[in-house]
Amino acid sequence: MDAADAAAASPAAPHQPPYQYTASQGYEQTEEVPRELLRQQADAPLPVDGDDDDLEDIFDDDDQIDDDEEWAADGDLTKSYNRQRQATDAGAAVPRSNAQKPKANTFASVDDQVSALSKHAVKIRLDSVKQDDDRDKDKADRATSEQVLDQRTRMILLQMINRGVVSEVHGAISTGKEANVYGAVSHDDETGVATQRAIKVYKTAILVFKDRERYITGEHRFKGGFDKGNSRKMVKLWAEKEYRNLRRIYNAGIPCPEPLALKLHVLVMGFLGDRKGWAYPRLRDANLKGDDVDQQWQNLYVQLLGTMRRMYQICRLVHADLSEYNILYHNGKLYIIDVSQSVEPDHPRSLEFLRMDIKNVGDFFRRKGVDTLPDRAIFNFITVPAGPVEEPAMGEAIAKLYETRQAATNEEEAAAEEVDTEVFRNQYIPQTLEQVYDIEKDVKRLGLGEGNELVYSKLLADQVVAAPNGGEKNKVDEEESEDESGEGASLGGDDDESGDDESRFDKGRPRGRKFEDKDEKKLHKQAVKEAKREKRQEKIPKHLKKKLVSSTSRKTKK
Ligand SMILES: Nc1ncnc2c1ncn2[C@@H]1O[C@H](COP(=O)(O)OP(=O)(O)OP(=O)(O)O)[C@@H](O)[C@H]1O
Ligand SMILES: [Mg+2]
Repeated sequence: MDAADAAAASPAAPHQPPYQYTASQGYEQTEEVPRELLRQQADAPLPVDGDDDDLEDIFDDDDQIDDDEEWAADGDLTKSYNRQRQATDAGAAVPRSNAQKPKANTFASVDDQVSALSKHAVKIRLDSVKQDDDRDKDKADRATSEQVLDQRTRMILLQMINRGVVSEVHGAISTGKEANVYGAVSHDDETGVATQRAIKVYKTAILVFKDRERYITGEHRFKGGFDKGNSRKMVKLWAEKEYRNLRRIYNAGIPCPEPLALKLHVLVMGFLGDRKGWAYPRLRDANLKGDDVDQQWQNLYVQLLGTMRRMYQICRLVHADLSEYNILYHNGKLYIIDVSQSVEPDHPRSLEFLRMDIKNVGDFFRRKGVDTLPDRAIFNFITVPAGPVEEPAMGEAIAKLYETRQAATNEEEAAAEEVDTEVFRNQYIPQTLEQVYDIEKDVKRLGLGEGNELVYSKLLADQVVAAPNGGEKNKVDEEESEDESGEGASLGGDDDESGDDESRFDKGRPRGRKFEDKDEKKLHKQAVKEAKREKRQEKIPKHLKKKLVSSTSRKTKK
């Protein structure tokens, strides 16, 4: 063994990448592929049955949200297309025109594609973990053992590399119950400039997702519901939801990762961190510096309230898992992440989730010594349509809230405020107009001019009774629904199953006080019931629908 060999064999030897990156030419292998990776490549050929190693849907582009957007990682479709062409020329891809995909050919072509992609295997380098040790020691330790990729995920990543969405995949930034987030780098072909990316890979283990149902039930974008028995399909929906929600939030100008590409349960997004690949800290771990730290915390609090209002009013979203863990901090700015569970205001439990978000945020900032506003005041601030949705006006509106707030001058009043917050937190929030009407005493209170006492008073006054902006939806919302209808179907695919939606905020009809008269209310209720019954009769029974769908499905089952 000569000196060079000995040096290379040493565990302390500097790590040399086994390939070289040349601008405009991509990678060239300069070294033998490590044995570990070779083994993974050898594992690549497909097992026959539809277990977790079934790769067919990975090479099936038909079910993507939006082909163009999905792969236009750098906004450069030509590059991606050329790369794809190269792969195709090498005999890798199935001819796209062959919609029927005869069975035998499908297997052969998947095999071909797998082996064509395996040339990129060296660009998945999970050993290069970027984790801050003092941030979460436990997590860092787990990272190495838990970041192992399953075969399907590996294939998706290789495919993404092949298409130029990213150039290299690195180790996990975070490993969690539901998802791992990996660092990645994208090299610009022309300039050679490297841009950091983040890749969120959802785990397909079924148990983890058991409590996710509450976010989906009642979400019109998941009308088709989700199939609890099919975890793969579920995580795909989940990733898709995060992608769409991110897109809304990003388009509204709220700091968050830019959604870049999506394939099944793998989501590529902009990296929130420095150019070397160190992610920004979570708000929980933010280490504010300077002699005005208290003021900085106060400003962050106000900033976050504004963000929540913007999310609600412009993106039509309630985060639903907002806390110091799902916000990243950098340079005085808060970045919203982890939005797969976010719901629209018409979700039956959206206001409950919003109330929970408000509580979490308040609890955290109070621990930081911030003088926070009462939950009820924030709830109203976020949900009232009237008022500014832009800074600095939103900040000013919050300053007003502080000014007008009944200063708790003595202990008694402070205690009363606390009680009020407690009452608010436990108060029943009606989510549908029918629920509002069913509560006779609420109607009475309204009649007595005590409407302000109702937790949903602002919603009642501004959103339900008089539909905002004459019933029109706001801009981003419209864009979103356009793009959603442009994609053919809502998530879950069952577009026409709108019967159950009737009871939620119906923005089109004048409602509310108009029906305060008891008889009129009764008549109206009957009419609604009747209409629903009729609709139910027209509905194709679920089992028939399923049959219909599967018989017309393009996908050839094995
Ligand atoms: N775009 C990004 N840029 C940089 N870091 C990110 C990005 N997205 C996520 N992270 C890091 O990964 C961590 C986990 O991300 P996220 O909160 O989205 O996953 P999660 O759904 O909470 O996963 P789990 O619940 O399984 O822990 C974040 O706390 C953050 O540190
Ligand atoms: Mg999280």
